[in-house]
Amino acid sequence: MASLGVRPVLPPPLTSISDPPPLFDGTTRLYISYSCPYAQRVWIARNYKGLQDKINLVPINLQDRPAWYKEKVYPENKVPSLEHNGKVLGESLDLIKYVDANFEGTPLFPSDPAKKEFGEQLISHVDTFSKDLFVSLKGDAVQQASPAFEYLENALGKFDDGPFLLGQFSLVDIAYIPFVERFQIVFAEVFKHDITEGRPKLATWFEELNKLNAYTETRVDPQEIVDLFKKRFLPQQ
Ligand SMILES: N[C@@H](CCC(=O)N[C@@H](CS)C(=O)NCC(=O)O)C(=O)O
Repeated sequence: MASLGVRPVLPPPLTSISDPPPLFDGTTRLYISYSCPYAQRVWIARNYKGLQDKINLVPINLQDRPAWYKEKVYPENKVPSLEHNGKVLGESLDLIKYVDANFEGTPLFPSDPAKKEFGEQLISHVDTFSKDLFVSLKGDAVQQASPAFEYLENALGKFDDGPFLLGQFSLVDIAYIPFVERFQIVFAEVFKHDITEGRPKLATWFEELNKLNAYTETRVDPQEIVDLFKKRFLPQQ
């Protein structure tokens, strides 16, 4: 299995017996779970923009959630959420755009109109894309997931000025990678199928993403992903 990126020392997840941080004291906090693909998106955006000192990570143990999280932080009781300027915002796709628009650092969305338009199109498709992948697990997974990976391979061919979905690394790669990463691992380990086979652009996309610390620092232990998928989505395996 692929090795994990070098991780900075990460804080331990807060549980039902943990006190809350000093909420609404002006600190910006990103509430995540280390294994959540939605939270991973915002975590990658925060890292890539170099906001490690501006946005504190607050990991939550979702299996043993502190009651104050729902009561005082985010009534939806999900991760990710972002505490910023006296408010708490949620929804990962909104949050990656919010972090890009409201914090310093390298812009994560191109200004070129053609790229912007294609980027919005890809972002509006990502929920369908990930749902199709999860649904494929109920049938002949390799065959049923193939159109989703072909979609990505074709999208990667749209701009040839870089290996990412809009040429340069952007919010769009961030929206897709947590899900593609998980299915790449599960397909390799469970179905002995390499999703990059016959998909050279997808292979290069992974290679290039794996050179970015902002992303590799957020990767989950592959074995944890396989175990979770087997338990939750593949009980027959
Ligand atoms: N649409 C949300 C989904 C967030 C989500 O479902 N997070 C999961 C963890 S991966 C969660 O917090 N689940 C807790 C629950 O549903 O009780 C987003 O994009 O942020």
